[in-house]
Amino acid sequence: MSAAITPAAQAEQTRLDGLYARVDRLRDEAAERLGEAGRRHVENDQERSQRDAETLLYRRRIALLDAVEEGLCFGRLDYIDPAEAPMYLGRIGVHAEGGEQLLVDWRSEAGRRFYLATAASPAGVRRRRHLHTKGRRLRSLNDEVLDLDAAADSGSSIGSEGALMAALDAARTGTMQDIVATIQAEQDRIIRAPLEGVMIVDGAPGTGKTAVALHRAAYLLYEHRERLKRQGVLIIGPGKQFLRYISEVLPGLAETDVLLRTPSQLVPGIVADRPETEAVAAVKGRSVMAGVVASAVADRQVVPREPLPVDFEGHELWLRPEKITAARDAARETGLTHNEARETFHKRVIADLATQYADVIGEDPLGGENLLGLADRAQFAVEIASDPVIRGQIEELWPELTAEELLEDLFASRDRIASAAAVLRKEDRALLLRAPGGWSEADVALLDEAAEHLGEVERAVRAGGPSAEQIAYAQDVLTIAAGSASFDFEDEESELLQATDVIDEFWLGERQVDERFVSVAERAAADRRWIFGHVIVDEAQELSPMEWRALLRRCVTRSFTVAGDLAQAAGPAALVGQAPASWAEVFKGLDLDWRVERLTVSYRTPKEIMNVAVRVLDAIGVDAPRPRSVRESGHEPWLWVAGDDVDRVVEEQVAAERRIVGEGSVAVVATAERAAGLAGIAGAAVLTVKQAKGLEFDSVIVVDPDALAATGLRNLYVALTRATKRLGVVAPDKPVFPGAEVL
Ligand SMILES: Nc1ncnc2c1ncn2[C@@H]1O[C@H](COP(=O)(O)OP(=O)(O)OP(=O)(O)O)[C@@H](O)[C@H]1O
Repeated sequence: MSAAITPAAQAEQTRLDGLYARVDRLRDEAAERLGEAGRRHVENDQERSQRDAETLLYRRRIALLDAVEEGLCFGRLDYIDPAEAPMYLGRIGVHAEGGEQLLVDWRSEAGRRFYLATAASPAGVRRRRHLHTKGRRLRSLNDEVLDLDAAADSGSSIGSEGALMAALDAARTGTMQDIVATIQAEQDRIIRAPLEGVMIVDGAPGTGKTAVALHRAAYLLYEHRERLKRQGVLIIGPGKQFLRYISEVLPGLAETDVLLRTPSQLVPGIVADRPETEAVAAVKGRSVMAGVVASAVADRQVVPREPLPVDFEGHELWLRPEKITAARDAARETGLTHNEARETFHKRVIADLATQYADVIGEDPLGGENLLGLADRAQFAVEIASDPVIRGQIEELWPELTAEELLEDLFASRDRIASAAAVLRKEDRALLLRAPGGWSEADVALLDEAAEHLGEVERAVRAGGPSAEQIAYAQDVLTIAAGSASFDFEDEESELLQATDVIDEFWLGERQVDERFVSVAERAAADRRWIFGHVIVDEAQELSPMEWRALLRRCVTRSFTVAGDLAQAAGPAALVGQAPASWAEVFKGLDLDWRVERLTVSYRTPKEIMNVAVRVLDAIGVDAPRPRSVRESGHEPWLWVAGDDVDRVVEEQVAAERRIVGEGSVAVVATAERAAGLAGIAGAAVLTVKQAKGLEFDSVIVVDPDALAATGLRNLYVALTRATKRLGVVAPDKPVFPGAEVL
């Protein structure tokens, strides 16, 4: 239907014009206020933060209105009860100046009716109308009549999946599109599920797990605004390419308090670009590594076998093993992290040295009691503590350590590995050994684990940043509270409260209400210990147990949406034959309750392609139902046996596919070796399975499927399910993988 010519379309265009005029007005008002705030003279800090907060508010408002410009309004509901006015649905809610609601936000409870009404259960809805717009112009209308009587009267058909089919058939642009206009009922239920708890969204390729997870982020930020806008939402995806692919969706959904990260970006300041074999990564990802890291830390709390001499003011004092052991036990018993407890250790050791020194120089030549008192010993302790050589000697026994230092030392030393990783088999320990220099992806969760044991490093705190301010503040408070107490000799149990203890108690709360002129996402990105209000994990089957531990730390309330498909696991564990067969296995040992929601309909993969893919799925043998394709593409997958000419045939076929899909996207998926040889082919993205994960293209050429299958049937399954329309296979010989028989 050409929208411009029917009276209905004309009426909708007029309505749209009115909506855009209102949005323009709101944008102008925000811009005016932003200008005013910027020009306002401020006298003090309070006025400055007030002005910054207003500036942030208006900037965000303008950004939001810009983001929803395209497809502002996409639906309309008409009700059976004629007294009920039609409802227009859009990306945001918009009110007229007088307060009348012009547009209902898709995430609101009222908006939900748009997605749930069906012909079988119309819930008072007579007609659902989809409005397709380009810019501010209406392009077409698509009506679904849900009320049987009305349909009979008007001669219209009941229901219609026209809007959904149009969305699914549209060419893929390389970034993900939102699905607000066509969310299906089973998806809506997941999107709007309660915030609490761990919900696994399980489903085959193309069932909309990613789409649903992203819309859930937008919904939760809308529904639980107060909490989540302060704490933010973390979204974890498998790779940078994938994050780029989905990054466009969220601003489109009008949300910005979201941090998108790969698991290897979880620790600020660490760039994980060191290559590593899958076998090494698989060992590093195993849950036993938590114990290895803990042991590595304990190994750095050293008791010398023999007394070690210490020179102070020309006198020989001793670092005595039994006293060092007592100091180490006392420090460990504080329950503090290694770096925090270090002060206790140092104090105890210094106290012992001061006592030895006092014993020597305070000795009564007449054989009476030592002539020196507590105050003298305290003074000696201060002097000994300021002796850099002695401090260095004590530091050797309990050094201040960063996570990087700990792991770099560990992995560079066969002896350290042997001690800390005694639980590993010899050949696995051998895999950990390496020269210093850079970090791999699997190292990141280990660094995070290590940082938890080690705690903050004073050196880093001194280097500045917001946490330094907070610590300095707490330190002041505590200094006042603790008076002049310094070293305690008599009472072995007494402990000075450390500023950092208290910070743990109040810090999280304090720093998260601290409204600065940076977004929640920016602050969270810079802070390893940021606690998010909700975490969404996509392609969750790829995460190692160590990565799960790192993620669970980031949301103490355990509010998670976990989207994944075990049949697609292609991470290091899968590649060495250790892919988990069930979610129970994934979460083993993590003390976690979860529930599973299944998506069963594949919106991406057409029937013709699914016919091949399900045979691979059957051979993989995970416990998952076969997905059902929602549509046919009309294109049977093709096979080209190319002998030695694989590269040339691929190049020619890319060119052919390019011509067929026109504006659409073409990808070649191959093993890493083949992909390297094919890189640079014009007209297609050449990807490994890892890179193609979660992405989709109009046309996909899978190269040498048997070689992919040899790296794991799951890899082949991922490759075969990336196409929305056309699938081609180029192989050196007639392929034999399960499913090849129907090509
Ligand atoms: N309700 C819907 N309306 C329109 N398009 C939809 C709908 N649900 C899913 N899609 C589309 O189907 C395609 C597949 O969705 P998505 O990438 O979220 O699937 P997935 O389950 O995450 O797949 P994979 O397991 O391969 O990562 C996307 O193009 C998405 O936009």
